[in-house]
Amino acid sequence: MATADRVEKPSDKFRSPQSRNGVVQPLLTDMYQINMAYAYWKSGKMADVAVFDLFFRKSPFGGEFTIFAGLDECIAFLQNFRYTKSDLEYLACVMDPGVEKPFFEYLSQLTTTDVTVMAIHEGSVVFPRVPLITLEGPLIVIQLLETTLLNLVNYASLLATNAARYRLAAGPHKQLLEFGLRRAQGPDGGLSASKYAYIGGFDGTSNVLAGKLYGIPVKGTHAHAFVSSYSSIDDLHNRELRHASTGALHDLVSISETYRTQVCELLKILQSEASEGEFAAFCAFAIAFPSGLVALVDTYDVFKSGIVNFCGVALALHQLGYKPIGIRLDSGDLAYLSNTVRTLFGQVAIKFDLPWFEHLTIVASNNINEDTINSLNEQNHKIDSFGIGTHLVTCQRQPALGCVFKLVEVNGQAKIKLSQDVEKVTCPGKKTVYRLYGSDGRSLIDLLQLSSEAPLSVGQKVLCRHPFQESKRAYVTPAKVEKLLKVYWKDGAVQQEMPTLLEIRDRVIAALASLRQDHKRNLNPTPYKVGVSDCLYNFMHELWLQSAPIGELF
Ligand SMILES: Nc1ncnc2c1ncn2[C@@H]1O[C@H](COP(=O)(O)OP(=O)(O)OP(=O)(O)O)[C@@H](O)[C@H]1O
Ligand SMILES: O=P(O)(O)OC[C@H]1O[C@H](OP(=O)(O)OP(=O)(O)O)[C@H](O)[C@@H]1O
Ligand SMILES: O=C(O)c1cccnc1
Ligand SMILES: [Mg+2]
Repeated sequence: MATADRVEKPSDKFRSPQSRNGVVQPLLTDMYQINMAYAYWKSGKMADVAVFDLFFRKSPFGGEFTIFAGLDECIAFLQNFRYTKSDLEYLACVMDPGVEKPFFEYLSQLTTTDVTVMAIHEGSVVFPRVPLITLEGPLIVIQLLETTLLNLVNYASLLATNAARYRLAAGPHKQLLEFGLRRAQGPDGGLSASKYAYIGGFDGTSNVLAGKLYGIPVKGTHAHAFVSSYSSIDDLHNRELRHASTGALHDLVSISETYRTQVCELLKILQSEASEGEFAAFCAFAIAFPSGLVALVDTYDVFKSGIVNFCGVALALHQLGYKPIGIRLDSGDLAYLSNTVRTLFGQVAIKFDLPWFEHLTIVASNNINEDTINSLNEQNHKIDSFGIGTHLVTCQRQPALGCVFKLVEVNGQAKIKLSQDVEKVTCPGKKTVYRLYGSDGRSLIDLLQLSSEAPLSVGQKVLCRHPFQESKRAYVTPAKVEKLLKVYWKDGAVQQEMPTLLEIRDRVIAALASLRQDHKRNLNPTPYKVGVSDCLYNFMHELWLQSAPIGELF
C-alpha cells in the first residue's frame, strides 16, 4: 500500500510562528515591487530562480553588536502569503490600465511554497554584512517579499538591540519596565516596541494589549493625576481594609495616621507639611491593592510629603499582614533622591525592627536613556527598577537600522551590486556563514564562504580575509565551528521549532553573556571581525572587475 498520504509534513511537527499582527499582509509593500513583478512576468521570468540576502551594514547606536529580531513574524508572513480577491481588485485599480488581466490571475496563484528560507536564530548577536536571512526561489515571489521582510526585521532588531543596551547598562539584576506606549510611533510601533523590548531583556511592559497578545508580564503603578485627584481624607469613602490572615476589618487610615506621626518624629519632619491629598491617595491605592503598593512620591515634596505619607501607609499595611512594594520617583536628581530615600528607609527599618523596609523597591522614571543609566551607575544610585518609555521606543540615538535586501544570484549566476562607496558593494553568490570560536569558547570571527566550497571543520586552519582590504587577513584554527544559517522554511512548511518570546529572550541574554566585553563596551567598542574566505574574496573581486568597465580619460 502506498504510504505517501502518511508522510508527516514538517508543519505538523513544529509549533507555528506567532504573528498577531493583522497589518502584515502582501499589500504591506512598496508599489515598485508589484510593478517589477509585472515587468518580470511580461518578460517571461516566471521560472527564474534567485537568491537574496537580507543584512545590515553597521550596528546601531555607535555599538558593535546587533540583536537579530523579527524572524518569527517573517516566517508567519511567508506562511500566510496569499493575495486576496480584494487585494487583486485594488491592484487592478491602481496599476497602469495597460497591465494585462492574466497577471492578476498569476498573482492570485502565488504562494511561497517554492521559496527556501535560511536564517540565523532570532535573538542571536549578529554583525554587519552577515546575511541574517537568505531566500532562494522564484525571483518574482522573493522580490514581492522584500519590503515586508525588511519592515519586519529593521525596527524589531533596532528595538531589541536598544533594549539589550539598556539591559547591559542597568546590569542583570535591575528590573526594567517598558513604559513607552504613549510616546511610540503609532499603535503598531507601540505593540512592536513592547514585544521587542521584552526580547531584548526588559522584564515587563505597561502595555496591556502587548501583555494579552504576547504573554509579556504587565506592570503598572499610578500617575500624578491619581495623587492630585484627592484633596483630603474626606475624599475616601472607604477607609477599611481586611487583615490579610484574620479577615477582620480595620481602619487603614487611622492606623496609617498613627504611623505617619511616628515617622515624622523619627525623620524630624513637620507633619503639617505633608500633603493630606497625597496621603488619601496612597490610602486609596493601598485599600485597592494592599499587596501591590508602589507609591508615586514626587507629586509634592519627596521628603516632606511623599516619603512620610508612604511610610505611614506602608507600616499600616504591614500591621494588617501585607507587604508594600515601594515607591516611584519621576523627577529630580534620581541618584540623590534614591540614595536619600534608601537611607530614610533604613532608619524606619531600624526604628520599627523591620529589616525588609530598608530594601523596599525604588522605581525611577522620567526621560531615562542609556546614558542616564550609565551616569546614575557612576553616582552609585539606589534604584531597583527603571521605567523607560520615550527614548527606548523611539530609539532616540538612531531611529532606523539599515537592513537591506540584495540580489546575489539568478539562475546560478552570481550578481554583484557596485557602489562608489566600497562598503556598499554587495557580496555575490549563495553563501554559507560560519561563526568560528577560539579555545576559550569565545567567538573570534564570522566567516562567509561560497556554498560551493567544502564545509569547514574544527581544527582546520582557514584563511579569513577582510572583504575589501587586501592586507587585512588572518589564519584561524577554530576550536568550534557553528553554521549560523538554518533552514526555517522549505516546501511550504516551517522547518524548525519556533521559539517562544521567553526562549528568544533567554537566547539574547546567553548570547550577550558570551560576547567579549570589548565588543559590548559603551565607548569606542572593538569591532567584531566579519571576514570572507579566500575563495569568496577572489570571486568577489574578479566579478567586481568584470562588472566595472574600464573608463577612458579624454
Ligand atoms: N542623577 C542624575 N544623573 C543624570 N541624569 C539624571 C539624574 N537624575 C535625573 N536625570 C535625568 O535628567 C533629566 C531631568 O529632566 P528634567 O529637568 O526635565 O526633570 P525634572 O525637572 O526633574 O522633572 P519634571 O520636569 O518632570 O518635574 C531626566 O532625563 C532624568 O532622567
Ligand atoms: O519619561 P519616559 O521615559 O517617556 O517614561 C514614561 C513617562 O510617562 C509618564 O509620565 P508623562 O511623561 O506622560 O508625564 P510627566 O512627564 O508629566 O510625568 C511617566 O511618569 C514617565 O515620566
Ligand atoms: O505604570 C507606570 O508607572 C507608568 C506607565 C506608563 C507610563 N508611565 C508610568
Ligand atoms: Mg515625562
